[in-house]
Amino acid sequence: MAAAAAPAPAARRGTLVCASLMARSSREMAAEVAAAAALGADAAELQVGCINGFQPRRDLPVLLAQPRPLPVIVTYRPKWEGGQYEGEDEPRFEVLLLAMELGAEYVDIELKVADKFLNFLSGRKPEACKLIVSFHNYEYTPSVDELLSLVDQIQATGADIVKIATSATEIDDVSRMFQVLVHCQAKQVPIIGLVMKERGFISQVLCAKYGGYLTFASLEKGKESAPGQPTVADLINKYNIRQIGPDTKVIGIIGNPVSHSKSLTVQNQAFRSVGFNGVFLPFLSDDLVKFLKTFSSPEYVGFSCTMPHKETAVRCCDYLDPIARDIGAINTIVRRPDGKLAGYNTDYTGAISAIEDAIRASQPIDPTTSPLARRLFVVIGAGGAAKAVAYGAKEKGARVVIANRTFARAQELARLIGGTALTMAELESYHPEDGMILANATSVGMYPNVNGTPLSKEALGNYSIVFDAVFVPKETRLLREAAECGIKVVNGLEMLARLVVVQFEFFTGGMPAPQRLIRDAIMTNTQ
Ligand SMILES: O=C1C[C@@](O)(C(=O)O)C[C@@H](O)[C@@H]1O
Repeated sequence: MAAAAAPAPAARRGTLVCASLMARSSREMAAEVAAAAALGADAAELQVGCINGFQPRRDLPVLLAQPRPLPVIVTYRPKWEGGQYEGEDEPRFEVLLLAMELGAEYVDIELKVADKFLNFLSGRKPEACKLIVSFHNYEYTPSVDELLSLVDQIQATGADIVKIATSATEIDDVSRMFQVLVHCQAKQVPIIGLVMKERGFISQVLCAKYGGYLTFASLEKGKESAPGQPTVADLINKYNIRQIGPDTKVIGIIGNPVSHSKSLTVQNQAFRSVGFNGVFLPFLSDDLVKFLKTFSSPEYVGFSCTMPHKETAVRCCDYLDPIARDIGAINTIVRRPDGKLAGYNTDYTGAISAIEDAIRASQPIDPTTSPLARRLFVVIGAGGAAKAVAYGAKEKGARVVIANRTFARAQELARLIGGTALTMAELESYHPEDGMILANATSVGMYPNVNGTPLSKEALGNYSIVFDAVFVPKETRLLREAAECGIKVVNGLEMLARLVVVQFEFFTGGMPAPQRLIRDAIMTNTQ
């Protein structure tokens, strides 16, 4: 078979974004290559084993017809390495050889049979085609030593590009892959080093910082070829992967869950708008202490903490803002130039200023005193967010009342801040005076349990302002029912917009936040 004129592989411009395609027919897959190109991908991986009734001599010419929108990797994965192909090696090798002859820019072969494949080829590999020799571990990520030994074994086969894809059982596993990427970069070994599964997600983005040759992405949500894979659009538009390089600072939100966080879109957009060389990532972690120990290098400059870490985070910091210390919960950690960690609470400022602004907007008030001064301020909840809101209100001179499902926790928080405690049953008929403010600082009413509400509609009539820290959905049942009673409501997005502005300034070392952009993005983005 005559070799088709193969286009040169894409000129290297940082880590390549490769759409991994698993369409059921060659026509559909060819259309997906065009779609990936339109989204801005640099390459496409054709998983030909996914094509129903795959016939190499019929399907490969369709897939590899010139002109092609993108350089391609042809992968024909056997079942024993997580793929679809069940037959003998030889027919599979024939397919890969045909792909090379038809001008595929890359062909992928598994380490286990790489020597056998090269024997089979016996010099027939066209010069322009690069051989990726791959190793997959679908269960865990081995030690750094084991990974480096795999790199050596793969290199020894004569591979043009080393590929190692492992699996994360915890986010900390990814740091071992980063060490391997750094090692390979120093030795100028082209490597694709990725950690699959949700907890490995950051590897798919940060490989660009550590010099990975290529990262895989799906064409759209639901079409992932490996668990935890981002979409092409998210890598390029949300995480700004084209801007990520060795000097890029890493910031992110630590918690579980984190993928819902609006900060992911908003902070990255804000960073880009002011030219800050940083990326904001989801750090899905159940163990904050371990996470901070693992990702302790100076370029990891800041962290937003969310559930369940806001209280543990206090113990992880070398320095605490005095109000954050009183609250006993923080949501922001900044790594100082000396490496020490400083903790702050921007929930408190976000929530309180959102409520103050709403009161100020509806009635003329002396600007020198807080509109919360002397008001009766009822907080529902006794966790980290509740502590922040309660301390904030107290600091502004409000008389604070805490109500919580577990009454003992309400009493504890009330004692701490110098307020009073109520049971939830007492709260239903609590109306010592008019003009009270209600703040929900529990997760009741949060998606997906949107029918939940912390207080009955009948009891809401006792308040003049109702605030909900929940922001998914924007209008919780609590706020909807309060509005139906004609009460002024303040939603959690108002708090979020304010706290994200403050976090931005911490993370960027004091750059003025693009407030309008942050506000608009928070109010309009669904994610
Ligand atoms: O409550 C929030 C919102 C948040 O969890 C987010 O999703 O951006 C980030 C936290 O730091 C903050 O306290």
